[in-house]
Amino acid sequence: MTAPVLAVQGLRVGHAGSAQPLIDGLDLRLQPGEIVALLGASGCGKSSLLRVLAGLERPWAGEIRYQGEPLVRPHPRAGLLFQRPGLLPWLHCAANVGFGLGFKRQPALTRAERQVRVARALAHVGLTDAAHRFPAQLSGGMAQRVALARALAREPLLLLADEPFSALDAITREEMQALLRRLVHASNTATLIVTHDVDEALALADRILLLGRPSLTAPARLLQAWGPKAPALREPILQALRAATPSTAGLPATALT
Ligand SMILES: Nc1ncnc2c1ncn2[C@@H]1O[C@H](COP(=O)(O)OP(=O)(O)OP(=O)(O)O)[C@@H](O)[C@H]1O
Repeated sequence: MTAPVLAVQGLRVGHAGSAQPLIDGLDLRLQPGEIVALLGASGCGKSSLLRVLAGLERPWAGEIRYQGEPLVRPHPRAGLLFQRPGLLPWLHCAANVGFGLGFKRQPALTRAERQVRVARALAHVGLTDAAHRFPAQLSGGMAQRVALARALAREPLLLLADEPFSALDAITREEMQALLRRLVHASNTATLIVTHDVDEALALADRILLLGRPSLTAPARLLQAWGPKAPALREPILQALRAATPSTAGLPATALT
């Protein structure tokens, strides 16, 4: 078996000012080219976990290693993808994709190498012809493809995606799922994708993990894992997700109508 791209052990994640961690005792390994979907009830700490794995925030305890090396700051070869594309409106698509490639701590690239990376990434997402369009001239799906190109232009070892397609219409979402799966498998990029959507997890992932709290007062941990994916898993996964979702019985009636 190859060495994991990401190895997480005994991870504890929480926010300043909280007495209790959100997540505790998390162990996780991602192999090159593997797509892992992380499902979990709203508020159980999925986005907080992703920020910690990206090196944007420090864990309370535990160890995160990228290719065996401890993570101490945002890793230059970690790509990030969020629900909102986060493009800079004053830069055209090519400049958005290339943004940051020349920053300190990025692998040293000449200007020509950066241009090749940008052109290749735009071609991979089918946006060569839109290279000089500005974000305001793009549809939501195109903007998210630019964000994907920006992440892939870094040739990431690990792609961390937080509900990247949840704001897109159903057809565009399906196209983006297929595109992401094709590109990360072709580039052997390990991918961790946070999603609420069991169908998305089934469409995309090689392995599906359920994060949740074992009881209402306990921090979240990995409750269950499935893999390899199969359509027959939909019902068992939905049941496990429902069981890990705190009851809505306490919500005011208006919120339920
Ligand atoms: N910067 C922060 N400081 C303090 N608390 C935070 C911060 N960010 C998130 N939280 C809290 O941490 C908890 C988990 O939030 P997080 O967004 O990680 O959960 P999630 O599982 O991704 O939720 P959702 O699926 O609804 O997006 C929430 O109660 C949230 O209010």
